[in-house]
Amino acid sequence: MNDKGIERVVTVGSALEVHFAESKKITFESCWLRDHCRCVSCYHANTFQRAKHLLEIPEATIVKVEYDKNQLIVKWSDEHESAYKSDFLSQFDYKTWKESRRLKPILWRGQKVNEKITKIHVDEFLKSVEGQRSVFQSLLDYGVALIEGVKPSLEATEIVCKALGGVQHTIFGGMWQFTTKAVHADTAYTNLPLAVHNDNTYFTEAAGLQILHCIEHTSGIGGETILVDGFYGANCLKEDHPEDFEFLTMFDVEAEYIEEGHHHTFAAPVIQIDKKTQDLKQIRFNVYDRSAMAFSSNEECKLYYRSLRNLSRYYEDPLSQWQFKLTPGTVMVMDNFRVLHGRTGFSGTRVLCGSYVARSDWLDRARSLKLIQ
Ligand SMILES: C[N+](C)(C)CCCC[C@H](N)C(=O)O
Ligand SMILES: O=C(O)CCC(=O)C(=O)O
Repeated sequence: MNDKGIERVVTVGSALEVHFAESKKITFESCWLRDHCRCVSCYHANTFQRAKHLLEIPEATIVKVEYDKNQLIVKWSDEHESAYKSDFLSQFDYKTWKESRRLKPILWRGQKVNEKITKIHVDEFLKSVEGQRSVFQSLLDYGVALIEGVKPSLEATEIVCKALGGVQHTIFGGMWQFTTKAVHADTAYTNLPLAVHNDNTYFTEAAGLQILHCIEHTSGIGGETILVDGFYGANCLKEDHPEDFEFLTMFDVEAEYIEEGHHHTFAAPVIQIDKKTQDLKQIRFNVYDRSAMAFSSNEECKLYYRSLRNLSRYYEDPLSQWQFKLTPGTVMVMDNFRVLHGRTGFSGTRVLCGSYVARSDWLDRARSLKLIQ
């Protein structure tokens, strides 16, 4: 039943060294053990919450240890007793634990990703767990998924947005619909070409997903969608220009959004790295929404331009990009923390609808579907 059972427990200073089968050894400090006591007075098992404030947890010492294959029992100097299942303890091997928290994006370059991503009929997505798993897995792997057979309306698209984690409200609204009518002070509301970018660089937390459904394009041409893997470009920069990569992970680039009654601004590194794993975490790249900035030195100013231009070259390379025409019925979903999107200029009447989904909300769906930890 328990193949990682406890074999031996050794006291080492204030810690317990727990030896499991298969030569696995984990050291638990007594402060950790006391904090992770799962008895009814220490833990609300029904809400998965700790029952005690950190300051209430006594700094007691371990006076006695008992164990068998399946559990460890600790008796404390204040007469409290804690029991830990071996399955519970064995997940806290730091390396395994850290590894289990990593998202493992599959980097892509150019249009070939078209053959890899999930393209699924809306009914399968909405009605089956397998369908949902396939869409979220594609978002985790490639940062893109296509949902087909959706009625070209805001209402039908909203159902898809809700199933992706829920509509995120911003200054643009919840569900939005946009054409060339300038209802917001942003070039998305024109027919101009837009080079690939991430949205919301001016928010403290950029949207997690962006969902776009072209519900009409008549009497005109152009308006093709361009996608590029922001992580792939960042990795190329790291290899070819390590100094520029380093700068973009450290330097806070300021971005802004200004319209009547609104002024958003936020400054953050363009390339965000996970502190523990050094994995790429987020790209915040938008050449248009950069604020006018002052620099601490000429050197810093020159590095800003050099590194952003060098990163841009990967993103603008046609071989890195996947360009295609979105047509009514196909809902495109993309990870705004990773994939950059743009469009070619267009003529005619082109109407898009969609919404944002907060990252926390779509990862919640992916976690509930057991795709991530
Ligand atoms: C998607 N929607 C049309 C609603 C808004 C577009 C906002 C685009 C903006 N420049 C940004 O990067 O955030
Ligand atoms: O019009 C499009 O296809 C995309 C618009 C866009 O880039 C945006 O809304 O951020």
